[in-house]
Amino acid sequence: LDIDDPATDPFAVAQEAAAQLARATGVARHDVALVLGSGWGGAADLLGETVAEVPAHEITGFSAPAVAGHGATIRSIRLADREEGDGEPRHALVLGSRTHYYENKGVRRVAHGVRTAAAAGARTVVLTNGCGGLVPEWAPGTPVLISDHINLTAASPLEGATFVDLTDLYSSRLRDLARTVDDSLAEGVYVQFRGPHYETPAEVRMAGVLGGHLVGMSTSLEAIAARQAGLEILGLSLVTNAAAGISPDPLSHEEVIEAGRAAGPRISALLAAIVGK
Ligand SMILES: Nc1nc2[nH]c(I)nc2c(=O)[nH]1
Repeated sequence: LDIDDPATDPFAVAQEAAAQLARATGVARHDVALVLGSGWGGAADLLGETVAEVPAHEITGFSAPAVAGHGATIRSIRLADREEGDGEPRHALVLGSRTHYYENKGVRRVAHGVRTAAAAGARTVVLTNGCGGLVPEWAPGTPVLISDHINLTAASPLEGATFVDLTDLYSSRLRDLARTVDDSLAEGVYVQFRGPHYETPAEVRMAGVLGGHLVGMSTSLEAIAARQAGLEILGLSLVTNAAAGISPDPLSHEEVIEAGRAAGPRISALLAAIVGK
């Protein structure tokens, strides 16, 4: 099935990908899916035992990694949240390879991971990302619950007359659950810009005027597709840098990577605790 052929049904591609993953991992159903963005990579190991790891590009509809070697796999993890004998263990599908809209591979490839997760049986998806913060108190390394998004890409993953409601898109139930793990968690509105360039200071000020607290280049299109697929969504951002103009220093990619790496253990433990709930 060719995901890039308009005549192909993207949900048929997701079904095929899910069937391939079931065969490749030996796990018939995955209960929760995670998309791990910048800085969140370490969470997978804390979730439980890796049952299988599959190169993403071997599964239909997934692209070879944009950054060679960077998160180019799909992992099946048996969650450590059940005592032995308490019925079936739950499995998490960890999508290490995310296609960003700025890669110009089309919205179908951006949405394919969450559609595949739904086809694999998941009821919940955790979308994580690295982003810029508009709140000066949110130092690099601060995790923030996404309460809602503003989609500035002018795009949608939905095709045709699919009028999907986006009320409570970032489940307040799951945000409350997250706060039982860490009641100090901040919340914010995530603004997706198309990228790949960072925002100008004027665009960051605009995002603030519009009611945004976080600026990024992912997540909102995936969340819309996840809602259409019937998934409950938890969104978590890692502030890896102050958005342009919020602090006098220019953005440096090295700082972004370093902040993500330094925050890794804490946010990975947080994510594992939330998923284990
Ligand atoms: N748009 C946007 N995306 C980002 N990703 C990361 I990591 N930091 C940023 C940022 O400051 N702006």
